[in-house]
Amino acid sequence: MVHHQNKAIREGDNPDLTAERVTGTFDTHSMAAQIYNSEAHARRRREITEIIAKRPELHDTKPFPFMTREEKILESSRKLTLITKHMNEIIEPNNSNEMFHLNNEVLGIEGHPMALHGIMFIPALTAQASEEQQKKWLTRAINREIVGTYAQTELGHGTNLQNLETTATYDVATQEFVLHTPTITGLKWWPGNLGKSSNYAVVVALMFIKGKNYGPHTFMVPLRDEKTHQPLKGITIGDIGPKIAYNVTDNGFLGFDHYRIPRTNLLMRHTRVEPDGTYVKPPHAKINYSAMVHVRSHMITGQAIMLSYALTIATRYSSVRRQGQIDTTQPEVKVLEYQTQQHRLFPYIARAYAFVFAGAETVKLYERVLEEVATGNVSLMADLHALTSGLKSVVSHYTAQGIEQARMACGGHGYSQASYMSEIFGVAVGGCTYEGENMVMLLQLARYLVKSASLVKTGQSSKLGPLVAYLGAKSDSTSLIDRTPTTGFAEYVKTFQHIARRQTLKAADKFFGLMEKGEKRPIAWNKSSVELNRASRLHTRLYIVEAFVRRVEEVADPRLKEVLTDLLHLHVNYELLDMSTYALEDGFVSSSQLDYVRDQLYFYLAKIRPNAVSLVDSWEFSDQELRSVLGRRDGHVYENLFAWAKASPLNKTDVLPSVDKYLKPLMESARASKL
Ligand SMILES: CC/C=C\C/C=C\C/C=C\C/C=C\C=C\C(=O)SCCNC(=O)CCNC(=O)[C@H](O)C(C)(C)COP(=O)(O)OP(=O)(O)OC[C@H]1O[C@@H](n2cnc3c(N)ncnc32)[C@H](O)[C@@H]1OP(=O)(O)O
Ligand SMILES: Cc1cc2nc3c(=O)[nH]c(=O)nc-3n(C[C@H](O)[C@H](O)[C@H](O)COP(=O)(O)OP(=O)(O)OC[C@H]3O[C@@H](n4cnc5c(N)ncnc54)[C@H](O)[C@@H]3O)c2cc1C
Repeated sequence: MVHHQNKAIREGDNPDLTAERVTGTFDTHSMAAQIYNSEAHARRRREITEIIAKRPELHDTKPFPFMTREEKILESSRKLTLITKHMNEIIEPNNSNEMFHLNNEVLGIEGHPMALHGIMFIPALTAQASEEQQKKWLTRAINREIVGTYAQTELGHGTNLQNLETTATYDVATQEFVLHTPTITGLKWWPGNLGKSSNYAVVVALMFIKGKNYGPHTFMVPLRDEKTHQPLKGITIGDIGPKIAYNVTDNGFLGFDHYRIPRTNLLMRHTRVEPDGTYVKPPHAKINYSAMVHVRSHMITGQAIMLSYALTIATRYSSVRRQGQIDTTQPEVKVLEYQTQQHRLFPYIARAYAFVFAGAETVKLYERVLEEVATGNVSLMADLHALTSGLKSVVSHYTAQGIEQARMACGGHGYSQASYMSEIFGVAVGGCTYEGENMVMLLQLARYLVKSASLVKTGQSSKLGPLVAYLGAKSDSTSLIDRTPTTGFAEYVKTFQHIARRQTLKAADKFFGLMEKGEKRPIAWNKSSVELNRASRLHTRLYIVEAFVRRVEEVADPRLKEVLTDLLHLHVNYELLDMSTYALEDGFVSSSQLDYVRDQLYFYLAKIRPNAVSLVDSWEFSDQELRSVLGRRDGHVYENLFAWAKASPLNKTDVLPSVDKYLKPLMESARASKL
C-alpha cells in the first residue's frame, strides 16, 4: 500500500478528489498538530472521532435540515445525556479541548441544552465565586447536577451595561438581595439556554445598597425547582423564539418580581457586601466582566473552525465539480482551476490558518491573566481586554465574509441546505453580535490605542506595552517591499506597522483636535469613531499577521514550513492589497510596488493550488462533524445529493395534502371555467 502525505485518501473515493490529495506535499497529520497546537491533541481528536464513528447511538438520526426545532432539541438532549453518561470512555476528564471536539462531532454547531453551562456559567463561577461559593455550586455544576447560564443582556440594553434595568437591592434587615425587573425592557433577553433548559443563572444586575447604585454585579440565582423544573415563584421565563440559526439553543427571556436571594449569592471572590451593607471594592472595576473575556478569548478559535468548515466544503466540492473549459480543446475543468475560484477561496484558507494561530496565542494570554487575577494581579487585564475586543470583531467579520464567499463558490448547490452552509454562516455571524457588538468592541480597543497614541505624542513611548510598542517607532520614508533584493516578511510587517501607526495617530489627532476646538470628550469621540475603528481594525490585522509570522518561524518540519510560508505570502499580499488605500495615501507604497504585490498574490494562488485540498483536509473534520453533502470526504457528491433530496420530508408521499386540498380544486375550477 502506498503511504501518501495526505491521510484522508481512501480506496473508492471520487478519483478527482484523490488526485488532489496525491499532489499534497506535506503530511496532513503533522499539519493538524500545528492547527490544534500539539501532536497529542491532534491525535486525541482523531481517536475521539473514531470512537464516535463506532457508536451509532451518537450519530444524527436524520439530517438536521429535515428536523423541526423541537425534534432537534429532543435529539440533542438525547445525545447530550449519552455523552454525559459515557464521557469518561470518550474523553479525558475535564479536558476542555477534547470536550469542545466531542460536542462539535456529536451535537454540532447549532447549540445544545447545556451550551452556555460550559461556555459561560462554569467560567463565571470559576473566576468570580469565592472558595466557599465554589464548594457549594461549582462542583454541582461540573457534575451537571444543576444547569446554568449567563443572564446579562436585556430587551432594552445589551451593549450599555451601566444602564441595565434589572436591580438587586440589598435589604439589610433580612440580609437578602431583592431582584426586580421594573419594565418590559428590563426583561433579560437573549441568554442561551435560559428559556427552557437552565435551572440556575449567573445574573447581572445593578446593585443598590442604601439607595446607592454600585453598577453591574453578578449573582447566582435559582430559577427553577430542582425536582420539578417548574419556574420558581417570582420568576417569568421562556424561549425568545426562532433565530437566524443556532436554534437548538433556547435563548430565553427572564423577569423578576421582587425575587429574594440570600446576600451570599452575590459572587464574592473579588467583591463583597458585608451583612451591614458595607461594600468592599474589587481590585479592578471590570473584574466581573471575566465570563465575557473568557468567551471572547476562545471564540477566535471557534470562528476559525467554522470558517474552515465552509472552506473544506467549498474546496473539496470545487475539486469534484467540473464546469466549462479553460482550453477549449480540453475536457471540462474542475472549477478549482479557475483563478477567480482560487482567489475566492485560498486567501480565506490563509486567513483561517492565521486566525487559529492568533486564537492559540489569545487563549495562552487569557490563561495567564486568569491565573494572575486569581492572585490579585490585575495588571494585564486592560491588554487582554483590548486584544480580545479587536480580535473578536475582526475575526468574526472576516469569518462571516469568508463563509459567504465559500457558499457562493459552490454555485447553486451552496444554496441548498445539503451544503450546510446557511447554518454555518448563521451560527458564525452571530459572533459579530454576541460578546459585544463588533463596532462597540472595536471602540473599546480604540480607547487603548488612543491612550497609547497620547504616550507617543508626549514623548513617553518607552511606557508603551509590547502589543503597541510599534506605535512609538520611527517609520522608513517608504516601504521596502520590492526595493530590496529579496522582499521578506519583515518588510510587510513594517508596512502594516506603518499603516496601523499612521491611522492610529491620525484618528487620535482628530479626536484630540476636536476637543481642542471645544467639543466635549464624548462628542469628539463619536465624531472620530469611524476613523478610530479603522485604526482598531488595522492594529488587529497587524497582530494577526505577526502571530502568523511567529508561528511559521517556529515550525521545524521543512515541508510544513514551505507550505505555511506559501500561505503566509498569500496572506500578507492579499491583506496589503485589501488595505492599499491606507498604504497609497501618504505614498508609503507606490502603485508599482502594488503591482509587485499583485503579481506575488497570483504567483502564490498558483503555488498553493496543488496543496489546496490537503490544506483543508488537515483540519481533519469528519463527515459527521461537517454535516455537509457537498463537503463529504469521499467526494461522492451527486449520488448523495440525490439520496438527500429523496429523504426530504416532502418526498414521503407523491401527492401532498396541500395539493389535494387547494391546488387540485384550483386547477379543476380553472379547467371547468374554460369549458
Ligand atoms: C468557549 C467559546 C467558544 C466558542 C463559542 C462558540 C459558540 C458560542 C455561541 C453562542 C454565544 C454564546 C454566548 C454569548 C454570550 C453573550 O453575548 S453574553 C453578553 C455579552 N455582552 C457584551 O459583551 C456587552 C458588551 N459591553 C461591554 O462589555 C461593556 O458594556 C463595555 C462596552 C466594555 C463598556 O463597559 P462599561 O460601561 O462598564 O464601561 P466604562 O465604565 O465606560 O469603562 C470602560 C473602561 O473599562 C475597561 N474595560 C471594559 N471591559 C473590560 C474588561 N473586560 N477588562 C478590563 N477592562 C475593561 C475599558 O477598557 C475602559 O477602560 P479605560 O479606557 O481605561 O477607561
Ligand atoms: C446568538 C446570540 C447569543 C447570545 N447569548 C447571550 C447570552 O448567553 N447571554 C447574554 O446575556 N446575552 C447574549 N446575547 C446578547 C448579546 O450579547 C447582545 O445582543 C450584544 O452584546 C449586542 O448588544 P445589543 O443587542 O444591545 O446591541 P445594540 O447595542 O442595541 O446594537 C445596535 C447597534 O447600535 C450600535 N451601538 C450601540 N452602542 C454603541 C456605542 N456605544 N457606540 C457605537 N455604536 C453603538 C451597535 O454597533 C449596533 O450597530 C446573545 C446574542 C446573540 C445574537
